Amino acid sequence: MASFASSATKIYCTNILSHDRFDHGKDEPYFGKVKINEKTKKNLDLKLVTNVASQLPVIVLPPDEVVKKEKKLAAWTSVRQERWEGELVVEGDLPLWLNGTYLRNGPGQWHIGNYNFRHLFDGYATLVRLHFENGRLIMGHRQIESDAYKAAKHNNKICCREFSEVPKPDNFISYIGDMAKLLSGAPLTDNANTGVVKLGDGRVVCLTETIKGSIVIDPNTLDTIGKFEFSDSLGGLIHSAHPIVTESEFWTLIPDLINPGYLVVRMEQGTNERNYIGRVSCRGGPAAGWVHSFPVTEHYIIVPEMPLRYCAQNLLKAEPTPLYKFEWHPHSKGFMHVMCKASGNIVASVEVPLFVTFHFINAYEEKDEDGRVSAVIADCCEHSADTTILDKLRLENLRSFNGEDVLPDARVGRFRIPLDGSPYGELEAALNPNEHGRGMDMCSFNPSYLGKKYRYAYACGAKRPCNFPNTLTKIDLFEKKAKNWYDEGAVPFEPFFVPRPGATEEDDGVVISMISDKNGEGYALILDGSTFEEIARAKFPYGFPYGLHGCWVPKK
Ligand SMILES: CC(=O)/C=C/C=C(C)/C=C/C1=C(C)CCCC1(C)C
Ligand SMILES: CC(/C=C/C=O)=C\C=C\C=O
Ligand SMILES: [Fe+2]
Repeated sequence: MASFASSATKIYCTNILSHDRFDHGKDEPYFGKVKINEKTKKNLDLKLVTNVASQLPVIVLPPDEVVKKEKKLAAWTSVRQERWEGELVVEGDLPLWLNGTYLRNGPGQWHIGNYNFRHLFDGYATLVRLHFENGRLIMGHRQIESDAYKAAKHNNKICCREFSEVPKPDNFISYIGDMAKLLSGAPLTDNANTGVVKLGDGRVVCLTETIKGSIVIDPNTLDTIGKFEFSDSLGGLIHSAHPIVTESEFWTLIPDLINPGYLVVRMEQGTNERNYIGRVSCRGGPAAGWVHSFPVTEHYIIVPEMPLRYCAQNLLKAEPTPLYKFEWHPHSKGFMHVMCKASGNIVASVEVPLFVTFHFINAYEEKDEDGRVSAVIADCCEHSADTTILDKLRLENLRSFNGEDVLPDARVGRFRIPLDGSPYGELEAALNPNEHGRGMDMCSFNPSYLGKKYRYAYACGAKRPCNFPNTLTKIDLFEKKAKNWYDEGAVPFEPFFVPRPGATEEDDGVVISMISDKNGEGYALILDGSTFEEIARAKFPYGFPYGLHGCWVPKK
């Protein structure tokens, strides 16, 4: 708890109830070691709440009448203020072994000045920290100080190309200039709003799909430390938003937008240098397929070639197209490639049924009766080969649920990729999708089972009618059953599994999620990983915008 270190004597909680943003100056810190000037104190209606021996601030909840007015889901509303930190009141009992910090990232500010962004993925990154220590829960949140965010605030307009938003050129000359710069990647965003990972050497990095959007943060203070600079000369403008990160390595895919394919690269932990392992050339289409994520097994990297492909023309457009920077090429087919981690050789490349996925869950090697690896199994959250999910994630759609069931069907898509040279792979639902209401995304599993045969996955599912996944679901891939958690009218965020230290059962641990509830508020929710019953919850000072992905930083 470095942010509370040393001798804070007065701890304040802010109680800002409007959507005013609070930009505190460098000389005017307002949390941690608290030093707040009189003017700020007056403006913010600050309340001195505690001066406890442990130096932990206690939350001051907004008055009831304000809460009652705020009925809309916070999930799709910009975060209320730049930052906040305080202790939450826990209902239930947090396990005493749960010592560490859950960090989660996501797009939390969807406007600049009077301009409102259009797509969920456009928002400026909001990092949230849930710090668990001896049964207590301290929360913090803070905006990531990316160049894109700082420039937008400074100029009161979008200055970088985001997922769908593009800066409006001042005139034709500057438009031509921007186009010319695009090849260098200069106008691309570094708004690291997708995920956050802990590297083996302890550094914590926030990520998006642009390589320049790899930003190192301090997990205690949520300070933006600076860019994660790759020291190699591999280049590339974009990479997968979901690298595979273990204590010793970091794997990622760099799509080749000129000569369609993917570079498979590996970075040893403790370095900033990616090493080239191999290359997969695309088998179909005019461009590489979108690789938001990819799975690995113990010995192989699986490279998906999705028929939803990057599109150079759409990249250059000023207005979003129906599929944003992508295009659907069903005639180009879908493929799955398997590369040996050690040699970089491709050991299988098969055509598979058309598919649409953001998130692979896990993969493992299947052995025949002689113990030889005969196939690779790869699971993903598969959106029924239907690209309309991208449009459903427009904020206008998310904010306008009218009781109609408009969420496209999704399933746990299980690929079987034979390693015997057969040209085709299979794709089938791993369990009946009705088990989880035909909604399926934002998944996690026990990280000790990375690349190995596993039984349980946690994800967001659906209770219909809905316009967005609205349940938490525990999937049993052996029994082909799901157990679901639901709070009417609420939107739960990615359920993140944290194993109990020393556990021997795969589901022995807890699942952490954040909930945006129907009253416009929210709470942290801790479920037992095995029973999937609630263990504890803790109300937030206000509701939070939708989060994407998180990571666990255990106490040292
Ligand atoms: C939040 C999320 O899941 C995905 C974010 C994706 C982003 C920000 C993608 C940005 C891109 C550009 C700014 C230009 C190049 C293409 C692409 C990677 C889509
Ligand atoms: C939130 C989401 C899909 C939900 C639909 O079922 C996808 C997020 C993708 C990026 O991380
Ligand atoms: Fe993602």
